[in-house]
Amino acid sequence: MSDAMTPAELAATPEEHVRLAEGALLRADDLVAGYIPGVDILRGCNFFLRDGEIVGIIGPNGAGKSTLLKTLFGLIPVRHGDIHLRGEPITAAPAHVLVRKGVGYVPQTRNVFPSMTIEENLEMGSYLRPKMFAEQFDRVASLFPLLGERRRIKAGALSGGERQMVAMGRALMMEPSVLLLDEPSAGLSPMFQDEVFIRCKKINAAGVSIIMVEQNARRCLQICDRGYVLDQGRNAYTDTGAHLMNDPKVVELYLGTLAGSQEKKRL
Ligand SMILES: Nc1ncnc2c1ncn2[C@@H]1O[C@H](COP(=O)(O)OP(=O)(O)OP(=O)(O)O)[C@@H](O)[C@H]1O
Repeated sequence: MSDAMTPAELAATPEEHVRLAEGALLRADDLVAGYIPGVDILRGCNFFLRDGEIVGIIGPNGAGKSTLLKTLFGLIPVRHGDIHLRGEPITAAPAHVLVRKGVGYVPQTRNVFPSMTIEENLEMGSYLRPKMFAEQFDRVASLFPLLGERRRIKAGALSGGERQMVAMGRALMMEPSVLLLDEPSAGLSPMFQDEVFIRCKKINAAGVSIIMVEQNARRCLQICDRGYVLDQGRNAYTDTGAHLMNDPKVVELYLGTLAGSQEKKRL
């Protein structure tokens, strides 16, 4: 370990990860995964989420952020490394098993059934516990009142921001303890982006730990307890959201232009 390392670089080392990840709700150690044989996208990635946290994952395009979420949710086979949920190995567990164990996942695209009503979309989310539908629907509608008010509207008729609420609502129907969100603010107007981040805080306050991949890095770090910067399938930096936002290296390499262009768009 070099003395010149910043605290955020140091925390991203495998040694520090092992020390800090002790007792985590969800942890991934030295993950290697990819889509095409022989091509690794995650190349020794470390990650952990403590109970009650919101953790953001940021980094350049193609860094492997979405791939990390998909791997945590059992959609991509792990080539090397381990994943544990509450200390239990889940490295090879498929998505439907993870849903039963309390993990919810909201993909970035094609995350609603457009020809189904809001209510039917949410019903799909409770297919493992159909008898609980009414109770769970009311609970989710208390977080997203619009879903209750417009329950008979087809999802295809909704705006992008409203669809995102349906997708999140569906993932919440199984009362997950961990929610994986892939770029929840992508493609939304600034107003709806803010709405998404506020909703995430509310969901978290209701007891759900959240992992969020985001292009809107600065806004993400504002609401996160901790963040990871991924680069080329590896951890580059990790720290609290506030520290990462003010780390000169992180700002220069990952937030400068991205944040500038996001802020210009908002004006
Ligand atoms: N289904 C797939 N098949 C093959 N390669 C893929 C697939 N999905 C993603 N990749 C490749 O994996 C790499 C990482 O993609 P990933 O979507 O994880 O990046 P990301 O950090 O989420 O970036 P972005 O912010 O652009 O979504 C990219 O090179 C991408 O082309």
